[in-house]
Amino acid sequence: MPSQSEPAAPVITGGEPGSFPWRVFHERHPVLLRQVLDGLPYGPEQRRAVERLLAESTGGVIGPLEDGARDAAAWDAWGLGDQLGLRWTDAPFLWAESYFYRRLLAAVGWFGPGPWQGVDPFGPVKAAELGSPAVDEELAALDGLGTLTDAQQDDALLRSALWGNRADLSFRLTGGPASGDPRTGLLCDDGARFWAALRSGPPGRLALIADNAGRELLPDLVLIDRLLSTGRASSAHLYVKPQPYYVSDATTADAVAAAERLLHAPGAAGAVGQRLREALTSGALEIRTHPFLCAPLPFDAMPGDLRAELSSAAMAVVKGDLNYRRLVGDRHWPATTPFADLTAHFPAPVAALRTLKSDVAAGLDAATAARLDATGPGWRTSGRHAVIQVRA
Ligand SMILES: O=P(O)(O)OC[C@H]1O[C@](O)(CO)[C@@H](O)[C@@H]1O
Repeated sequence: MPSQSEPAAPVITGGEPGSFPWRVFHERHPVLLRQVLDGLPYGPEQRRAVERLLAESTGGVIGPLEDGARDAAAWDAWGLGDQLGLRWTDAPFLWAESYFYRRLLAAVGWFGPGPWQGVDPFGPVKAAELGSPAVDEELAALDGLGTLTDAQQDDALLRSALWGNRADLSFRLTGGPASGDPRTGLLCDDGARFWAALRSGPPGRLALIADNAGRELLPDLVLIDRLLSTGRASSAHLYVKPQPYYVSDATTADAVAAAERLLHAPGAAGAVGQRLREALTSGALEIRTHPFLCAPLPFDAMPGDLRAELSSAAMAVVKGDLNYRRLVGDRHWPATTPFADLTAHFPAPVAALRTLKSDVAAGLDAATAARLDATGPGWRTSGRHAVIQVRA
């Protein structure tokens, strides 16, 4: 974080019509909710509740949780009282977007009791993606890895985990990052620093804070396998969301499905799947979660138990755009604000693998920031650019 004497940058909100957060609420969410209602045969009660949420979040003010919500105390602690009655786009964007997904789960009956309890509203799109032929091709590409040197394999797998973050189902709803050249879109590449940090001490635990399921989680798992099987990590914790979130964010069920997809794949991917199965059953790889992973707050507000757990990791890999917003703070930082300053609060050495899909940007050199700004503001949200940023 900037020093005590420097004022923090303004928090990002969607108050300005046409701004990126405003468009998420007014353009992206209507498409998303339509997709949810088309994806599962919800009855009239759930459909009406979803329509009410759409009307409230586009034209109304932030309303309360449903009566008897089991996480009411958590949301009180996360500041619900301060936001009630505000227009959704006037609340901090991070807060409002997270609360939107929480309210959507209630609308579709996820919390129960009832027949829709525990049914993932994004399940159909996640399953379609995981079963797609594109995934077969991506897994088959692992067969070619053996022709590369060890260092080239490391680099290829780190980059594939990075660019896997473009595979974000919420992003693709409205056009998404159809293209973008992985060779030219990398704005900051601390890859060498990542590998050096892992070499600098005895192998320790890797914490990977996952983002999306499916086509992002598969390369994340392959990277975890690489670090475990080459002895650069002694164990790994894979952090997933405790409930469906931001459309395609990975839950335990998604992690299991991705591991199964690898296990049943032919060739090198199947061998990765076999090793991961052994790592999961021996405890070398653990799937973990925490309620705070779906909290509407930046990571500097992390509770003590999660902070303590992460503080014993040798390296935390933080995946994706939303986790990046939480890591550095969802604020209008000058894009040249040092990554190390903004992540000093984080309890472990940290590597962010992120494609840029929202306004926040940090850690860029002045020439890069100026070059991009000269092209207009779209570079921050197009998904065509990415960063590998490390604070060791
Ligand atoms: O899946 P990722 O990489 O976290 O991206 C999620 C991003 O998509 C958005 O929800 C927009 O659709 C952003 O506001 C958010 O940060």
